[in-house]
Amino acid sequence: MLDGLKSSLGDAIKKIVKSSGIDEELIKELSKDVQRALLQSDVNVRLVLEITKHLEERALNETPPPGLSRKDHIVKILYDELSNLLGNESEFDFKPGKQNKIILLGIQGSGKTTVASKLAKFLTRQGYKVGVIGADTYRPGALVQLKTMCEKSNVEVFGEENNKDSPSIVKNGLKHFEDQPLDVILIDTAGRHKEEQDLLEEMDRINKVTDPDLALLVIDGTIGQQCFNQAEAFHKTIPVGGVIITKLDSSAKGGGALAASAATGAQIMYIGTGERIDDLEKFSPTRFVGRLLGMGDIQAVLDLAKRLENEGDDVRMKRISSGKMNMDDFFYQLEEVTKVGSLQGLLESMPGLSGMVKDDQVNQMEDRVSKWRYIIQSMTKEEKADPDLLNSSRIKRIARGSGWPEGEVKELIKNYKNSKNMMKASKGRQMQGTLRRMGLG
Ligand SMILES: Nc1nc2c(ncn2[C@@H]2O[C@H](COP(=O)(O)OP(=O)(O)OP(=O)(O)O)[C@@H](O)[C@H]2O)c(=O)[nH]1
Repeated sequence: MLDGLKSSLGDAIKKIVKSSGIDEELIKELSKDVQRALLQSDVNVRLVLEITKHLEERALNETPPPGLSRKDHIVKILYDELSNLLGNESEFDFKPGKQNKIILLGIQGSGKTTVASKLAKFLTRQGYKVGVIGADTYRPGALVQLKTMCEKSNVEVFGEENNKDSPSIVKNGLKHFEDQPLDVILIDTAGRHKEEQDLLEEMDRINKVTDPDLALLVIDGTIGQQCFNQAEAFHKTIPVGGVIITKLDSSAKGGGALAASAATGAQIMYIGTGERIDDLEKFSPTRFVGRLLGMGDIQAVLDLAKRLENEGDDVRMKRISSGKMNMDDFFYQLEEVTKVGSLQGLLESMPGLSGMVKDDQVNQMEDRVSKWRYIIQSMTKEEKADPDLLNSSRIKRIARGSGWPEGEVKELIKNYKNSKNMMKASKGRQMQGTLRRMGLG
C-alpha cells in the first residue's frame, strides 16, 4: 500500500541513519526528500511546506530526549509531523442497547457497496450484530452485490428491488429490523444521479428519515487531494462524522487523499486496501505512519518500552534482547503487544518478535495468540523456562491438554525458536539508538 511513498520516505530515512553525523545540510536534504515524496503522493503543497518547515525547525533546534540519539530523534520528528498531518485517531462510539444507524455516503464507484459488506464483516467479527439496508436504487445489481457479499458473514441485507424511492426503502428497512437485536444498521446509498444536486437532495431526505448516529463518507483514494472538495460538498448536506478512504492499495495519490480528508476535520476511521472482503482496516495515523516509515507504531513502542521500564521488568527485556528468552518471555511480549491495541506493524518492531508477521497475516496472528495462550498454559514451569525440553511426547501431552492439534503446538515452538534465533543473530551487531533497535536498522 502506498508503495511509492513508502520507498521514497524509506530512502530519505536511510540517508539519515547511515550518515556519519547530522548537520544543517543533511536536515535540509531530508526536508527536500520528504517534500518530493509527499508531492508525488499528491499531498497538498501548502501542507507539505508546513510539515517540512516544522521538520527542519524542530530537527535543528530540539534537543533529543534522554534515551534517543540525534538520528532517532529526527526520525521521530518526521514520524510526529506525518502523523499530525493525518489527524487524530477516531473511533465511533457504539451506544449499547440501541440500534446504531450508520449511513454510507459517497459518489459512484467510490466503493460504498464494497465498504458496506466489508464493514458488516469487520463489525460482526468484533462481536456486533449487524444488519444492512441496500438503498442504492440507481446502480442495477448493487443490491445483489451487497447480498452476495454479506451472505458469507451471515449478515441480513434488506432491499426492495422494485422500489425506486430510496428514503422509503430506508424507512421500510428500519421498520423491518426494528424488533431484531441488532447493534448496528449500515445503510448503503446511491452515488449517482443526473445532477449532483439531486444526489445531495436525496441524501438529505435519507438523512431525515434515518436520523443517523453516524454518516460515513466513502472516498476513492485514487483521486488524491481532490477529495477535499468532495468531502466538503457532502459535509454541507449531512454532517460527516467519519471518512473511509478506499483503494489505497492501487493508488499513488493515496497520501493526498488521506491528508486532504484529515484536513476537512472529519476523521478517517477506516481504509480500504483491496477488493477482497477482508481488505478493510481501522485507521490509526500513528500506526499508519509507522508502517509507512517501515517501523511499526513508534509511539506505541516507545510507550510500551517506558511502561516496561517503569515496571522494573528490565531483567526480562535484557534476557530477550540478549537472545536468551524463554517461552514465558515470548508469550509475555505477545500479550503486551495485544494490550497496546493492534498487532499491525507493532509486532514488526518488537524486540524478539520482529520479522515474524507480515501485514496480511495480522488477523490470523490475533487468532493465534489466543490459541497459544492455551498451549503455553498447558506447559509445565520447567518447559516454559527451557523449551528445549519439548520432545514429541511432551508435545502430545500439551496438545491434549490445550485442546489444539500437535501441529499448532509445533508451530508455536517454531515461531518461538525463529524469534529467539533472530535475537541471537542480531546480538553481535552494533546497533545504535532505540528506534534502530526496534527494526529500522
Ligand atoms: N483495489 C481496490 N478496489 C476497491 C476497493 N474498494 C472498492 N473497490 C472496487 O471499486 C469498484 C467500485 O466499488 P463499489 O463498491 O461497487 O462502489 P459504489 O460506491 O458502491 O458504487 P455505486 O454503487 O456506483 O455508487 C469495485 O470494482 C470494487 O471492487 C479497494 O479498497 N481496493
